Amino acid sequence: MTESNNTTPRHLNYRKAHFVTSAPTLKQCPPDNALEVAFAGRSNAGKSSALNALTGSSKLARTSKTPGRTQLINFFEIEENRYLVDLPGYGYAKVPEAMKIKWQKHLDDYLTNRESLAGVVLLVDIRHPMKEFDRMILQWSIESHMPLHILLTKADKLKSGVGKQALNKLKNEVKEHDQVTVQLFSSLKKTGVTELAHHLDTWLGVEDNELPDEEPFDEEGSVENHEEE
Ligand SMILES: Nc1nc2c(ncn2[C@@H]2O[C@H](COP(=O)(O)OP(=O)(O)OP(=O)(O)O)[C@@H](O)[C@H]2O)c(=O)[nH]1
Ligand SMILES: [Mg+2]
Repeated sequence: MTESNNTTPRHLNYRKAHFVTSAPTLKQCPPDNALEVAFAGRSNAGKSSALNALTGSSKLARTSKTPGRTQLINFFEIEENRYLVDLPGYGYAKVPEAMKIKWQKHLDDYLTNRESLAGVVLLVDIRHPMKEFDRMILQWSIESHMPLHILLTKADKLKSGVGKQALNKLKNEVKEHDQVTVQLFSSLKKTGVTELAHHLDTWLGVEDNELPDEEPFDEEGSVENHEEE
């Protein structure tokens, strides 16, 4: 048994995560009085795969070889008032410009205004670290003091020494910012899953009295079904 107190977060059972809803905009997200961690990153960075690796389910979040698969904000409930959120990928070249601008707006809206957001996991392909949008998220985290945990994903694609070099380089770059952390990750090899779970526990495994106050919820906002393949 784990005890929860202010210094030791309890462990959440990420295997219990199940899909709850998909929201196209912030207004249609579930009530804003819980704690949630959002997975952000460029299209194809491996967000959905990482959620599946964490939860031990190959089907929880839809993954695809076609970038741009996740176009809605998908909510997965781990337990009451604790959520994981799969955000739409950004930067997919083949998406029409107007749609990109629309997604970006919804994403900005969610990141800026969501009270329930306890932290962001930023997924970056280890072979193409820190492109423009990744840097925007990093900068936003620094300015807003939002905790950010960066996963260098697809670490299996590089030799271990090269992967560690990439890790150390990024760690060095963010070392002055206490709320920014970095780790290696591979959904394929399940590398870094436990480290990620422990990190999420520090954000989500806190007392219920740290939940945000309930915000008025737009009951009109209809919620779409989990997007289909
Ligand atoms: N080798 C390897 N491939 C991976 C890994 N993680 C994801 N992939 C592959 O990368 C592709 C994209 O993965 P997704 O998890 O769908 O990526 P995403 O970030 O959710 O993409 P969008 O929903 O388009 O934003 C898929 O073909 C995955 O199989 C990994 O750790 N190692
Ligand atoms: Mg996805």
